[in-house]
Amino acid sequence: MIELREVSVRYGKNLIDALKNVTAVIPERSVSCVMGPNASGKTTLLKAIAQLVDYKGIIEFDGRDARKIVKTLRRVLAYVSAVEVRDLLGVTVLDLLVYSRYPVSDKFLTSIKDVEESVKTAESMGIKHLLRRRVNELSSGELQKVLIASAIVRSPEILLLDEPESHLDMRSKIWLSRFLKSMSDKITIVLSTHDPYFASLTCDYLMLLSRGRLVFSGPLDQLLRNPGVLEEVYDTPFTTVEVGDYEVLIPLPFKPQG
Ligand SMILES: Nc1ncnc2c1ncn2[C@@H]1O[C@H](COP(=O)(O)OP(=O)(O)OP(=O)(O)O)[C@@H](O)[C@H]1O
Repeated sequence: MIELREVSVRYGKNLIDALKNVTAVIPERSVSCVMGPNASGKTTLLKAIAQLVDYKGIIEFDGRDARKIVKTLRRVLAYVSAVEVRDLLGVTVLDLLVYSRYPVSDKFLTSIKDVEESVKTAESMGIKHLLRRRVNELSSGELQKVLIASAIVRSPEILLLDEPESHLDMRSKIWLSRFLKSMSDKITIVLSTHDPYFASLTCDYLMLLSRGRLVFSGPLDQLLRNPGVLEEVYDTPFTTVEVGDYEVLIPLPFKPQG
């Protein structure tokens, strides 16, 4: 369980309050989604959990203060952001996966096990054909999958994904949704997304940010029953529709009459 108490982040000279007094409990072994408009603080929230930005307040992992277990977190927590790695070196995908295992490699030395695990992960994620390709030559969608693989290959206990569905085509999005759900009995996953459809297919628990403040947190079902919360944040009407066995949230182009 990840607990945030009164977490605030203020950036540099501009004194921008990216997060303001966010208090939430993120359940373990589930998929949680952070949603909210542009600049509402989603990435900042993930970075605060990953201990990548300074924050006020308290973040605890199973009751332990994150600031006191930073070394442990480096081993058990993986943070993935496609936005921030565009300048990756010309290494191959296999190299990237093998290097990514560094924090969990036996005595921090690369072994045959690291290569085997990398190939196994690539296979399970349908990217084995990319192993010999250079990372900086991949398409955005291919890169997204490779980056998620570079986190999965470390067998993290906590996986933070910044907009993992961006750049993926519909088939890959649906695949990713199923894949993350299937991983969530072993891993605590927190992701940010702009896509309410993807969020409702994928997430058990949702957090909604508006200008750095948490305006909703709760199980998916609660948001499905009350899509008006999304309307308040996005100034756009939302509705819940049934799609096969699922209920999903979608924005409406116009306010319904009456
Ligand atoms: N390194 C930084 N220095 C200064 N301000 C920053 C920095 N990073 C983010 N911000 C500001 O903090 C606020 C929240 O940004 P953040 O990236 O967390 O939002 P977001 O919800 O992820 O946005 P988007 O959906 O557009 O990716 C924004 O106003 C942004 O301009």
